[in-house]
Amino acid sequence: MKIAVFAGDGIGPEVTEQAVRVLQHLPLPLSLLVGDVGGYAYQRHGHPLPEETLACAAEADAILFGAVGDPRYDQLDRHLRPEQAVLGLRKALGLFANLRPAKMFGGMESASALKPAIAGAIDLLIVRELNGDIYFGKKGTERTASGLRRGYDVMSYDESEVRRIAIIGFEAARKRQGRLCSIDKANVLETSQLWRDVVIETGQDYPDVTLSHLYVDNAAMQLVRDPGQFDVIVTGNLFGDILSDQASMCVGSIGLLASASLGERATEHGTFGLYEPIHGSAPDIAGMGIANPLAAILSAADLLRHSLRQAAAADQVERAVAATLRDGVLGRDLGGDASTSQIGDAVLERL
Ligand SMILES: NC(=O)C1=CN([C@@H]2O[C@H](COP(=O)(O)OP(=O)(O)OC[C@H]3O[C@@H](n4cnc5c(N)ncnc54)[C@H](O)[C@@H]3O)[C@@H](O)[C@H]2O)C=CC1
Ligand SMILES: CC(C)CC(=O)C(=O)O
Ligand SMILES: [Mg+2]
Repeated sequence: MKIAVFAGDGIGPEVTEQAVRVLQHLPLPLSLLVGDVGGYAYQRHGHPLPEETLACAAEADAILFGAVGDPRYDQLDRHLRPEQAVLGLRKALGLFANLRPAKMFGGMESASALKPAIAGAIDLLIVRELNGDIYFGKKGTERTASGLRRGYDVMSYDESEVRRIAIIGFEAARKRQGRLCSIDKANVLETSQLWRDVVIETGQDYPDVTLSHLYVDNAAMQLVRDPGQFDVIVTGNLFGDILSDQASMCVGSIGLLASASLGERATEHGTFGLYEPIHGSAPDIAGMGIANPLAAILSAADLLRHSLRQAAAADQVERAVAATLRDGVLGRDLGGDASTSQIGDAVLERL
């Protein structure tokens, strides 16, 4: 079972190190391949996603990804910016479905940005489309007739892209509490009207799933007002990106939210996927040893579950994370003072 480890920039290597320790602690025949991505790769190879890294991804059963982004490269041409590594991998590998669970761990109610009584009810899954939308449409800058600079990014979806992610949403809802909420902006956007129509059509094959729709502005409000109303959310790339960071604060911290990016490629061991925390490279705390590694560790658990069919090992890791939090081993993001490596130690002790 081959895992490609792409740690990246900022806190990426710090949190990935702890996730790798957890994987190596398990009695599984794992071999780890290492690849360069992001600003680190740009520095060494002149490109954020070098050919060697793509070759490494092709050889692996799954990718454990840290984070990319480095303010030193913010002025580079967009194609050379560190963030292109993660966007490029998602696209090149056909990873169109991004699963971002937000569940309240025991003991975290008071760390939530919400009142504990509201926070306690959260167990939702955001299914975010990952290969389309405004992130991948035509973009550019130009001069208007009057000489002003104008930037544009085209938002587009075709119905096959919407249908395949809608199916993922309905299937997930069917395995959970049977409720799917599709989030769009159909009152304004053509892409969203198509999105809504296709989700409704797809729903005809899922009479057992209760489908609802919200406009994204209302959804952002509802997520804070009553997150317990949501079971599975299905939404586009941009809205899913924003709403998942928001959901993270409902359950305590962005340092707790893992994600699985999946496509159609099957491997000998399961479904090929890329696993990463939902957070970025956090340059404001990089190198300080205070980043919360639990999102990265939970991403490793997702990897075990989806790509290696090691459900028992995944459960074991998730239980160790839950116990770490319940025992009050908390990083600064959750009001504690445990360092990145102390949190990793605590998870290993509980495994
Ligand atoms: N998948 C990826 O690689 C992503 C990359 N980025 C990139 O990361 C860079 C920084 O972006 P930001 O907007 O600042 O978002 P960010 O997610 O990196 O950080 C947002 C805030 O959350 C805190 N934070 C993030 N992860 C944490 C953790 N594990 N423990 C404790 N605190 C944590 C940070 O210190 C910061 O205050 C940018 O270059 C951005 O493009 C952003 C999101 C995803
Ligand atoms: C680097 C960004 C484009 C990605 C992002 O913010 C995310 O996937 O959460
Ligand atoms: Mg994001």
